[in-house]
Amino acid sequence: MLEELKQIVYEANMDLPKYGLVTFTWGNVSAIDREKGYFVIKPSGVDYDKLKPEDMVVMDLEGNKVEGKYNPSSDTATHLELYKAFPNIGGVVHTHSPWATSWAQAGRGIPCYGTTHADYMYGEIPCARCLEGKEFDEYEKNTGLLIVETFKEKDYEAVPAVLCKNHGPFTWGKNAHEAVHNAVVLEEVAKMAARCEMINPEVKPAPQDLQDKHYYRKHGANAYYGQN
Ligand SMILES: O=C(CO)[C@@H](O)[C@H](O)COP(=O)(O)O
Repeated sequence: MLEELKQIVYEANMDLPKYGLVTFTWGNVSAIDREKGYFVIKPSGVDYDKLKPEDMVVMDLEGNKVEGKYNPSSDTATHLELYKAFPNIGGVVHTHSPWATSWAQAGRGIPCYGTTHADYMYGEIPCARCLEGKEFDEYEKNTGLLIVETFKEKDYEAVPAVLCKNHGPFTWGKNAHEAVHNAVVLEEVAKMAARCEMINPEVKPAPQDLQDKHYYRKHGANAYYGQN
C-alpha cells in the first residue's frame, strides 16, 4: 500500500545525511496522502545506511500503525499534530542539525538578518517553549501541540520552521521534498545568524522593506504576512 509515497519518504529521509543534517538516526521525514487518510514516516532507530523504501511505516490519522515491520519514528505523534493543524502541508521534517539545534538549546528564535533568510521565511523563526511537568507524559503529542500554539498568531506557510527549546528544529512544506529543502535552509540560516552575532553582537534584524521585498519577490503578491 502507498508504495509510491514510501519511495518519496525514503528518498527524502536519505537527503538528511546527504545534506549533513543528521548524525546516526537523529532525524525523520514523513509525508501525508490526505485523500487516502494515511501518512508515511521513517522507522525508529534504523541507521540511514540500512534504510530501504519498504521499511517506511504507514500510519492512519488517528496515529495507528497500518503497515510496516518496524516501529514508526519516536516523533510520529508530533508529525501527526502538525498535519492535523496545518491543512496545507504535505511533509514534515525533524532533525538535530547542529546550528538550528544550538539556537533551540539556547531558547532563542532566529531573527532575520539577511536576504537568504528573507527569501524563504518571513520574519523571525520562533522558538517554542520547553514542555513542563505533566506535559511530558505525552511528550511527542504535546510537542506538536506546542508548535501549533506557537503558530496561533503566525502564518505557518510564511514561516515553515520552528525551534523546540532544548530539543531541535521541525520544518514542513507542501511535500516531503520541500520540507527537507526548508530544513537545509533553516540550518544554513541558523549558521549565518550565529556567526553574524559573533561578528557583531549589536547586530539588528534586516530592514523590514528588504525582508518584505525578498519574501514578496519569491512568494508572490499575497505573501506578506497578515496581508493575504
Ligand atoms: O529527538 C529525538 C530523540 O531525542 C528523535 O528525533 C531521534 O533523534 C530520532 O528518533 P527516531 O526517528 O529514530 O525514532
